[in-house]
Amino acid sequence: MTAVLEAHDLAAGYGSTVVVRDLNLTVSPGEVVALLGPNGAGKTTTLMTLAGAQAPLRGEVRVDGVATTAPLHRRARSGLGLVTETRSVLMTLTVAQNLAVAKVSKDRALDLFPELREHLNRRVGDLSGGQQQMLALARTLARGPRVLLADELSLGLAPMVVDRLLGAVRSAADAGVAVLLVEQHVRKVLAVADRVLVMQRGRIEMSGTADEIGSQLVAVQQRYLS
Ligand SMILES: Nc1ncnc2c1ncn2[C@@H]1O[C@H](COP(=O)(O)OP(=O)(O)OP(=O)(O)O)[C@@H](O)[C@H]1O
Repeated sequence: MTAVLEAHDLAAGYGSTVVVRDLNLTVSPGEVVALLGPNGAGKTTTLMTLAGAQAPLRGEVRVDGVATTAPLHRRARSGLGLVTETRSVLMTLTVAQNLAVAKVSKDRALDLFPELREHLNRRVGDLSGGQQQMLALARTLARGPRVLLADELSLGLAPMVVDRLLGAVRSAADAGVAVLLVEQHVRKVLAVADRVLVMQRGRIEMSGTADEIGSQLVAVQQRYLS
């Protein structure tokens, strides 16, 4: 299947500092690709460059096989969804107002996360971190993206909430979304991923199916993730 999103010999970083180099990856409809690596490996930089939030230093980002330099807001309009650890929801508005401002269908968002229904009229700042992140993910998925980039969306959340969020991500992929997921919860992410890329010091050092990586998890963790 043709990749929706592709990095081709990509280098990324800040000013003259190259943080990510020689990056080649593809994400196709229906698959969850997990990007793992220790702190500072370059995972967020990779995601932000793929999203168009920062320009590559070298190489190309391709969408549907065509190189793009479009900024994030234009990529978002053409089907790219981005969810980050910062839960970019509007804290002073209610859940319903957040959905309205984002112009997404309330019904669709509640189909994804029915547990938000009883909080529709509550101020988002008064919700738990997990509820806020469900809202952020509901809002993004309710737009019907073709690609979802998720950066540590479960950071600091309770295990049950993490399962819920990652389950929703898996369901989105099963419905055809191409997903690239950065996560710290290695075991949980292996349970929902199809393929895994392990990044260290800005390079992909290892890749395989989730089963392959899972079968040598202790060694992978010792070598790359500790
Ligand atoms: N705005 C910035 N300006 C300069 N350097 C940055 C900036 N953001 C990140 N870096 C550096 O780029 C490198 C990679 O950071 P990045 O956040 O991409 O890694 P990461 O794998 O996502 O790590 P973490 O899990 O800690 O978020 C780090 O050395 C970091 O200090």
